Amino acid sequence: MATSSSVNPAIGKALDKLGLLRDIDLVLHLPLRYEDDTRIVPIAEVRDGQVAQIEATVISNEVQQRPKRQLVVVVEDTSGSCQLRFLHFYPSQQKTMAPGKRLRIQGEVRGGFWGKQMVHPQLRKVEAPLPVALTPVYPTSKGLPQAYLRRMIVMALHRVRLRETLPDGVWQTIGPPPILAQPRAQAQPLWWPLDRALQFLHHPQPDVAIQTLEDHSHPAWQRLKVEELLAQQLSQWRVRQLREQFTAPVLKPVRKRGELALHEQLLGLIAFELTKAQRRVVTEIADDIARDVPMHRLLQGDVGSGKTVVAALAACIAIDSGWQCALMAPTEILAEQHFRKLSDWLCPLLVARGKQVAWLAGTQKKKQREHMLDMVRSGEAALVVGTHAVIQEHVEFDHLGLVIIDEQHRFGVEQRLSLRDRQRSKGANAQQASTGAVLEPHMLMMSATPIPRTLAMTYYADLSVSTIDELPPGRTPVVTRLIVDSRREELIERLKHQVTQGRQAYWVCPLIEESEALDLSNATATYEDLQEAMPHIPMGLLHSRMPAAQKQEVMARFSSGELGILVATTVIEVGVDVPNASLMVVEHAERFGLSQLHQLRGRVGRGSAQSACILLYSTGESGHLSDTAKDRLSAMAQTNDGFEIARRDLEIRGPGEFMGARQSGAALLRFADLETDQHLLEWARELAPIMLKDHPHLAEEHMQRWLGGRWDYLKA
Ligand SMILES: Nc1ncnc2c1ncn2[C@@H]1O[C@H](COP(=O)(O)OP(=O)(O)OP(=O)(O)O)[C@@H](O)[C@H]1O
Repeated sequence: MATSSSVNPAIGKALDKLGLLRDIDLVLHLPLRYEDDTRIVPIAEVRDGQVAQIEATVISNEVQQRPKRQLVVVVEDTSGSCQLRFLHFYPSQQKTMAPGKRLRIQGEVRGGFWGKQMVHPQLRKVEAPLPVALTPVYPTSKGLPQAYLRRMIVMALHRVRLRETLPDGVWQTIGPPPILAQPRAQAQPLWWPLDRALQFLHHPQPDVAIQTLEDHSHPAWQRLKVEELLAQQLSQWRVRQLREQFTAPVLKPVRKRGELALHEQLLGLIAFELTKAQRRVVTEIADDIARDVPMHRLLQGDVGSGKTVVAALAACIAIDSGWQCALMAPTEILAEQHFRKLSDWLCPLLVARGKQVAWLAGTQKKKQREHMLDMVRSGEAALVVGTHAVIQEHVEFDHLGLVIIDEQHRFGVEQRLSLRDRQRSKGANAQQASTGAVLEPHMLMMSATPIPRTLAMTYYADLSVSTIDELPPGRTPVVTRLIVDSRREELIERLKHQVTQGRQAYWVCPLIEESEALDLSNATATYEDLQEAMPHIPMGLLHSRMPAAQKQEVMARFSSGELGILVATTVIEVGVDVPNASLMVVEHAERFGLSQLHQLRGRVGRGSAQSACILLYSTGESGHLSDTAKDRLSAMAQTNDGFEIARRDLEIRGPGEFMGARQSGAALLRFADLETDQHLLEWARELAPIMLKDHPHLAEEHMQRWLGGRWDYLKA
């Protein structure tokens, strides 16, 4: 039933906004809390702040003018009296509440100077039978009155047919849901049939421990959470299955006799040995792309763990198999850095095979861009590195086999999807012509923001994950210090000393222009101040509004060691790699997010020198830090481990914010909580693929029930 079509426009709008389009949506719209109208409470027993229902007789009824025109009614039962106040009222209400009338009254009771009082209580007929269940209070929206919504839900509950979608006998296969392993807190069955659980949650019996409903620990709630998590896992697995129906090019180098494969040549060229973790993830990727099923893999590794060389090796395998590879980064600085590094490594090897590395960025000169585009089109460019420019409409690949996206979470779900769809058709071109098959390129996404396991399971269930959980040898952990801004001068003196000894430092500021409202230091002013304080130290300034060429020049001078200090905004946050830089000062550290601070800190400690990160914080006018700022800064001081940081970040911010608005799928879980319901999530994760394989109709029905119109979100 399209509920919103038969109701007035304001209500229809509110229903749309709440996503209540079908009967089942209404049935799955569960109460926030409950009111107990099942009993009458004597006035004397009502506590301050309690929402209670009383039955009393009107003693007096008068319109007072002070402090504002209002109707004041005094009622009384055998235990005490209570005053009712109405700031807006109709003359008819005065009649309803004429002295001597007996009323049933419900509202929040406050104890004031004049004794007990209710403002705008609800009035009911005394003859009406008392409800037998608690009264639900639903989340609602402007234009949709609570009472109306309640009625709609009651009707929907009547109409809807709630068939169980969990396959019979499933417990024999994967074991019972972990709800059953919990201690039995009450004399209730632990596993509830779905329809009973829903009926109960809308209209629970008054003898229930209300706390277990409000904290969602009641078995009926647990049942609902299992259902929700299962729907989410099913949809993720389905996306994976759909993807696996596409065919991808088999990327497996054919080694000629006596010749090393390209990736082997690269390994011989780089100055270091791969870590065990790097070797493992390279194998995982190589195994994946050697299949004709499109890879969809997330490569995660802490800052500085050495993801770039892994990407380069994957690119080598693709190129060696006769396919092009594209690598995209979210900022020009990062893309440029990848371009330089990959060109250094690969150009000498590629030139011998008549191939090139191409560069594509928005700020490129037209002539250079045309030249690059030609190389990409003709296939001469075996590797294409760049920013978003790589996915522009006019970029035509000859035979794209592998797409690598760095810092994929910065691109956002929609962009990532459109990118893949576009690549899907692009990658198809060449091969389609010869074989008739639609080929989709393999995708490797890299991230230096490790995703905690629960989140990865929930939001990336359709991704395979490779983790570099080891740093290259010889790194000394970065020492982190928190220093209050009033000790700035002292810090500058120490910095001056260190830089004179040959060390290099970053000084990071939050904004580039003076903002009166926020009173943040700006990079330009800080640059000038620091220059004044340390006139003999060569210094550079880097911010996002500088022309690209200038940015590149400053970065190059810092990389070569010519500049001692680089004052920058967060443009250096991801991926910047200058191993000699060993000092990092973050100004107004209290304003940065935890992951961002960890990323910034990751810019140092990339060489063998002992590195330090100074988090300079300011307590502002209040003289103290907010609790969350305190939590973030102390987490930074306590650990260098990116996974632990990610876990704390999740704890401080909650999953929605952690993933950011860009990960719109985050809004999908309404009832389950990733922290407390991890055991249920794991069960659902195990069940989902079995259900899709053995009970596809039930799986479909289950997803329809839960996701309905929101299915679009999941086409990740
Ligand atoms: N196995 C290794 N042994 C020694 N040094 C390595 C090794 N792997 C990578 N490196 C070096 O470590 C530094 C960091 O590597 P890389 O830039 O690839 O890290 P990353 O994982 O991309 O980090 P970030 O996310 O911070 O950019 C580079 O200078 C790289 O050359």
